[in-house]
Parts: sequence; C-alpha cells; structure tokens
Amino acid sequence: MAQRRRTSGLSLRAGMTVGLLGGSFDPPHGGHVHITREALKRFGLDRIVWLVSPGNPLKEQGPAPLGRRIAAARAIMDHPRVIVSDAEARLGTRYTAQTLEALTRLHPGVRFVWLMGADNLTQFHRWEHWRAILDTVPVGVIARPGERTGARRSRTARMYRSARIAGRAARLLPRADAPAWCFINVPMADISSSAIRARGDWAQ
Ligand SMILES: Nc1ncnc2c1ncn2[C@@H]1O[C@H](COP(=O)(O)OP(=O)(O)OP(=O)(O)O)[C@@H](O)[C@H]1O
Ligand SMILES: O=C(O)c1ccc[n+]([C@@H]2O[C@H](COP(=O)([O-])O)[C@@H](O)[C@H]2O)c1
Repeated sequence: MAQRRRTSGLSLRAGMTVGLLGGSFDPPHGGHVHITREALKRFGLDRIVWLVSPGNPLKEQGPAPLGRRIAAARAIMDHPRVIVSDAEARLGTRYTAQTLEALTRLHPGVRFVWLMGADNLTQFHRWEHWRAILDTVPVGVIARPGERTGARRSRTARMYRSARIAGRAARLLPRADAPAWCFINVPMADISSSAIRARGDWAQ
C-alpha cells in the first residue's frame, strides 16, 4: 500500500531565511513574543516559525492539548512574518534532529536557523543527536535571565568555540555554513511558562 506523503504545512520559498523557534508554549507568553521580535531584527530573518511541540522529549509531564496551545500562540503572536505551526505533529517528529532532517528535505533551498533561549544551550549536549543538529543548521541563541554563565560554560559553547559568530555580526548567521552559532544579548524578559502554570493562570 502506498505510504501517505507527509507535508509540513508550511509555505516557504527557496532562498528565504527562516528561524525555527521550537517550544512547548505551555502556555505561550510575552517572553516568546519578545525573543521572536528580537531574533527577526538581529538575525535579519525573513520568517520565524513557532514549532509548537507535541511534547518535549526531556519533559516527563505532558503539556496541554496541542490545539489549545496553538490557539493561544496565534492569539499572542500577531506579526506578518511569524507563523505558528503544528509541523512536528504533521511530520510525526518529536526530536529536533528528526524535525530538521524532515524540514530541510521538504524545503530545499530554505536557509533554516534553529533558535533557542540560553537555558537550552546549557543542556543542549543532552539532546538526541545534538552534534548532527549543529552540523545541519546555524543556531541562534537568545539571552535569558539567569542563564548567561551556564550557557557560556556549556559543553556546546566550549566544543564549538571556533564556530561562534560574534553577536555584533548576527546578521551573518542565517547564510553561514553549519556549524555556526551566535549568542545575542537582548533586553531580557523574566517570564516563563512554568511560572505562569505555578500561578494557576493556565490550568491543564
Ligand atoms: N523569557 C525568555 N527569554 C529567552 N528565551 C525564552 C524565554 N521564554 C522562553 N524562551 C525560549 O523559547 C523556547 C520555547 O520555550 P518554552 O515553550 O519551553 O517556554 P518556557 O518559558 O521556557 O517553558 P518552561 O518554563 O515550561 O520551561 C525555548 O528555546 C526557551 O529557551
Ligand atoms: O531533540 C531533543 O532531544 C530535544 C530535547 C529537548 C528539547 N527539544 C526541543 O527544544 C524546544 C524547546 O523545548 P521546551 O520544552 O523547552 O519548550 C522544543 O522544540 C523541543 O522539542 C529537543
């Protein structure tokens, strides 16, 4: 029987520079909006896609239903160059390495950049096939309160020291060959989904 061909649901043109901000968005908040606006400007990206994850492979407790998180994300992130997407659910991928393999295959010629907050750089070496991720796409890291030292000392930052692009040259990142990564210092927003959940403002 012929296998159904999966699509990402994303409409992207070859040559575009596209940031991918993966997250649980459980719930989405002003910190996500803030880093998205900063990343659009600082990395000079044509688009940013919010990849709303079916579930973070490192988190034990499942998030709120995907449809609810997507609807909340669309309500908070209203920008003509930002797309809120369920691509991982469509593609059936959970791990970032798998997602990137599928997206780069389905969208040849698109210059993807993986985006993440500094907290994720600190533990990046625990991700599945983390070195393959760094060898596939450039990575943009955005400052997050309390994470500067951990990120700077992280295994990834140390091992990939020579692949680092200075923050003042951030606009070069999307067209750099992997491995390449860049840490940008931005005005920081001390907001997290876990703090919002702890206040009971996003009941499951
Ligand atoms: N305030 C923030 N500043 C910088 N980066 C952030 C901020 N909030 C979220 N991010 C980044 O956005 C991405 C998606 O974050 P996520 O959806 O996990 O939200 P979170 O607030 O980190 O959630 P939780 O508190 O449950 O861990 C991650 O790369 C994370 O580092
Ligand atoms: O691939 C992995 O091993 C992996 C481990 C931890 C997190 N991630 C991805 O990192 C993004 C941020 O995750 P989270 O849960 O902190 O919002 C999201 O896209 C996850 O799928 C990916």
